[in-house]
Amino acid sequence: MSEPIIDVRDLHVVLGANPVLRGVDLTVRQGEIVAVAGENGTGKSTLLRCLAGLRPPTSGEVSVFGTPPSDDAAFWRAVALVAAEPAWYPGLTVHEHVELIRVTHEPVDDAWPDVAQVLERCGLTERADAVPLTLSTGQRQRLCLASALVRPSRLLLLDEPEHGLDTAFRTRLAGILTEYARSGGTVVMASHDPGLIEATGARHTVLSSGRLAAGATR
Ligand SMILES: Nc1ncnc2c1ncn2[C@@H]1O[C@H](COP(=O)(O)OP(=O)(O)OP(=O)(O)O)[C@@H](O)[C@H]1O
Repeated sequence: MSEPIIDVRDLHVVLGANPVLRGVDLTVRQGEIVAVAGENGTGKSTLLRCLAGLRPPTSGEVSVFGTPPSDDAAFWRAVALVAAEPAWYPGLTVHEHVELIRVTHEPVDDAWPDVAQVLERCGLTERADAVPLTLSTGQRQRLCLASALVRPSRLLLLDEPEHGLDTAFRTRLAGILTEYARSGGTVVMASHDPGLIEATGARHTVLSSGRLAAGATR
């Protein structure tokens, strides 16, 4: 069996005086989609930040691609994170934001989707010439997703990717994620949407009392 993309052992994170993660174990292999559910404040974002190298463990081990995640350019070339909304550059349109990301990453091959195709997949064609701050909440979330999908990556870390999205686009997103995994990518997402989790065929886990357990299959 292949080496895991993500290997988390006995991860503890204390924030302030709050023991948020209390012995999380997680192994994720290439091509898997793993969904982390759980009530507000149980530590899903904290876990994703640990996987992204943005939050150091209090104790325990986190390995991504065989080494502790490091917040450097080489790591971020392989990892695309969709979490808190980024600061948009006010002078660039939707199309220009996505294009900027595409031109600064090496395209994998000629078959790699171009900016227009990614905007189409993310339902942003009609808003391509708008500036992000004039978009709706859901449209800005689509732009976050488009920015992650226009560039090559091996691992997608998504914190509540359903944020602001309508039902139809959540269904489309499930298809996008399934295709990403089928082509060899790996996805870990925190989500409050059982429909999205089910539609992606994700391995469903639940974070509760600082630990990760298998989620109920519906
Ligand atoms: N910098 C911090 N200092 C102290 N406590 C923090 C800090 N950041 C987060 N927390 C606490 O850690 C806990 C986990 O937060 P986290 O954002 O990881 O939860 P979550 O499961 O992603 O929640 P939600 O579903 O609401 O997004 C919460 O109780 C939160 O208040």
